[in-house]
Amino acid sequence: MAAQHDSAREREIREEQQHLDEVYRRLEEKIHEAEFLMDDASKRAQVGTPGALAERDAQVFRAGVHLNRLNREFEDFLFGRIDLLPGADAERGPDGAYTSIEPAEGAVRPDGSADIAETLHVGRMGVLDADYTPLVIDWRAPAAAPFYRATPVAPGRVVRRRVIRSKGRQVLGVEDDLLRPEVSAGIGGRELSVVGDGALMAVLGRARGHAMRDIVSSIQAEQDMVIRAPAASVTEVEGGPGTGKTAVALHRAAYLLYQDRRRYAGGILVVSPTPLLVSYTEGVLPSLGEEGQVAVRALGSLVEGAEAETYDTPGVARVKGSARMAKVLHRAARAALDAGEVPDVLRVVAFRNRVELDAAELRHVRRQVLGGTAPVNLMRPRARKFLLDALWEKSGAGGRYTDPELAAEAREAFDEDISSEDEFIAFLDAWWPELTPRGVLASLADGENLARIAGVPVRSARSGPGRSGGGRSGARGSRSRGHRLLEPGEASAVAASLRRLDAHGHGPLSVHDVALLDELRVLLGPPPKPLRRETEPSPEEVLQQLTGLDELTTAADRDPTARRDRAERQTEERTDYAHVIVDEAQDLTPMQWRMVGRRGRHATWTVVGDPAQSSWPDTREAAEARTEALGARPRRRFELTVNYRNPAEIAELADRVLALAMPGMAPPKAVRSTGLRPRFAAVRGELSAAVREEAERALAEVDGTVGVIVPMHRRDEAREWLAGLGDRVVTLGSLEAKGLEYDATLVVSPAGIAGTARAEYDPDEANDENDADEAGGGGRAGAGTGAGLRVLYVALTRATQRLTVLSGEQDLPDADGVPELLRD
Ligand SMILES: Nc1ncnc2c1ncn2[C@@H]1O[C@H](COP(=O)(O)OP(=O)(O)OP(=O)(O)O)[C@@H](O)[C@H]1O
Repeated sequence: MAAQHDSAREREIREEQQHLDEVYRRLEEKIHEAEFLMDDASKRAQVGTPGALAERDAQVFRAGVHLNRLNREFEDFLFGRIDLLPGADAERGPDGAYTSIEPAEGAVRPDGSADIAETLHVGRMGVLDADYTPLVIDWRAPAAAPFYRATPVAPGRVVRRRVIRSKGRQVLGVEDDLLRPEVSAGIGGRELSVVGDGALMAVLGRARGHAMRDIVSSIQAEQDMVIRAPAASVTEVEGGPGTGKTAVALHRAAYLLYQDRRRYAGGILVVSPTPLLVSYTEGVLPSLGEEGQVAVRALGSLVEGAEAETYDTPGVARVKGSARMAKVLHRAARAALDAGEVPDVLRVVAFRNRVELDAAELRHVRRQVLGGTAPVNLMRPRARKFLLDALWEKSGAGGRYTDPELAAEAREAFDEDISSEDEFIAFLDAWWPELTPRGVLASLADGENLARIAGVPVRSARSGPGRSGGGRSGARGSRSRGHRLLEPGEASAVAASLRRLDAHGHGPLSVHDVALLDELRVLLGPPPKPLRRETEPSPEEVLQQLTGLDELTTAADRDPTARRDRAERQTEERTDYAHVIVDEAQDLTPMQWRMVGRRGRHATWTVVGDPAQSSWPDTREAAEARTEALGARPRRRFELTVNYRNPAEIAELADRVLALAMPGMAPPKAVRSTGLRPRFAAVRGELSAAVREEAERALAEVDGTVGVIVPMHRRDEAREWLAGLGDRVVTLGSLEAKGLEYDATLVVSPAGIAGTARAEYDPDEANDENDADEAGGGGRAGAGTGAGLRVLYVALTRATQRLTVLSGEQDLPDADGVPELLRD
């Protein structure tokens, strides 16, 4: 029997090999055609109308792109096949396949027999034969949809679905699903044979590497519904861990490009929570043939010229992420005008008389200017105008003219006179300085300044040992600006965190700082062109006129800080994507939603997430910010319900934590079982030795990767404990594990992980990460807050095969090593 089965398998593999050979023969022909076209087009003489030349260039470009795709040797170029009953009508679509989804009446005869009318091969791109019969259908084409959607309950025309595994040009195996087991169908005079144990299980059982693979050969029906959903307004997708949300989001980007390349080319943004998840997933789109058309960016890399490279303590993160910061920054952008050495008197000579504005008058003018709504840097012309108004008034010159025309002329002369005075220009530069987002952010490192801006009475704020406000901050006394936005402890903790930056705002940024910079970018607007440029050409312009060269460097340009500032100002980044995909959407803070929202004002959206994995404590506030970012667009919701990552044995353990974190929430259903229960171990002796020993054990048990997940503040030391174990082991802080997966995971101290996250958002514990550790020792009742348990839920759902839980004393393990939090 087995031999018979094997020979059927070999025969089927041989058959698919013949087809693949034909596909490659055809691909080679296409490559030659494309090469010929390129050659021919570029040889043509440089003559003709501009239109004809542009058309020729476009032809070379198109042929080049095509050639690139063809030349790439895809693994699994061809991965699927469906054998179909005759369709209800005989219409063919543009890909050459019949369009009918339902079988023709009588396609299955009363005795259950039927004929296969059409066989379609599905692959990474469509390939037509010389006579336009499809050799391969692009996986995104409508004709390929039944490959993904057909189920035994609703098989449509599909009798057999086959997944083909190949490498390069060689077919390695086939796995079949029979979708109409009741039908005995024949093809080429032979009965349809069925080989393999089901494609999905074969794929899911494979060891994981450090990069995510595409799932193009095994997309499941509920996932396919999301991938092919029309890109109208907002598509929201929720699903538990391992349900394929990330995979689906990336395949959707490829699908949208295929559907409407003109609309989406270069205009799809995929936002991921961490750089780790970006590097884990960045191979997927190229493997789908979509390289360079989609920007996949981490939240900390969304703003040009700013890159998150450090972490905030949990309490600081909570404050920086909260919507209150938008108001704090609004005030800060204005207050920053006073941050440097600001002149408090303006003296000019007008019509041979000295005119002066004193400190009180200048304050009054500034208040008037700031009554506008424009970004602060763009208010400079308004500031200039209001100063001139005040000077004109003060000079009393207006009273001398009764004729309005004469008065207007005199006023014009007055304005011209003063505007060209060097003193006036220098005053304006100092009184309304050009502000940069980084500079304003850095001004908040001054605890007193931040406290004043945030409405905290200065005397109650702990200003700490940091930078003093500079300028005249002392003289401004303890008057606060408006109602209280931050608590004293919050203001001092945020200020302390910003002392990582120098006075220009350069230095290590956290992911939350990046969202603040983006907010400031909008509040400040681009700096206006300097006044002088209106009359004199700049040195660059002079040089360009003289030499035709574009660049001139001055000493100031060569100063690295000034150069960075310039780069920051000049970078015109893209903020108008056609489609925005947000992964792990449950974790965006309100400030991050504002940042992401700005990049998709006119976009359609796909938002995927899982509330049960949110590490943000104030879910209501984040939901409001999300609603604001997405606007009033209609929403379409999808749910993914099957867990493809975790075996049932691991999912069952994680579900216990889900029940504590989100009572009543239904977990996704694990699709496979390995028979391997999670292992529990308790630390006896040194934690470092125990972690290393368990990691070594996991390494011996699986072929692929091992993820060691520790409470956030233990990350650096844990890396040292595990040094030298090779690159199959990855050490992660609990908040970094989001979205990732490993063949085996070692979760160190569940209570520590749950407690870290709990303290993380407790402002009173904001200043000391180690407090967070202690907070984890409270056992079940103590660690029962939502955010912490949700972070633990994430940690427990990363394994594809094996899970070990290592408990310390604070986890209160029982005799079997099961920590209190995970007991039944
Ligand atoms: N249809 C499928 N065929 C094969 N593998 C799949 C399929 N769907 C999902 N997977 C695999 O399951 C794993 C989990 O997928 P993914 O990371 O996209 O899930 P997720 O919902 O984003 O999870 P989480 O919320 O935990 O981050 C991945 O290894 C993915 O390749």
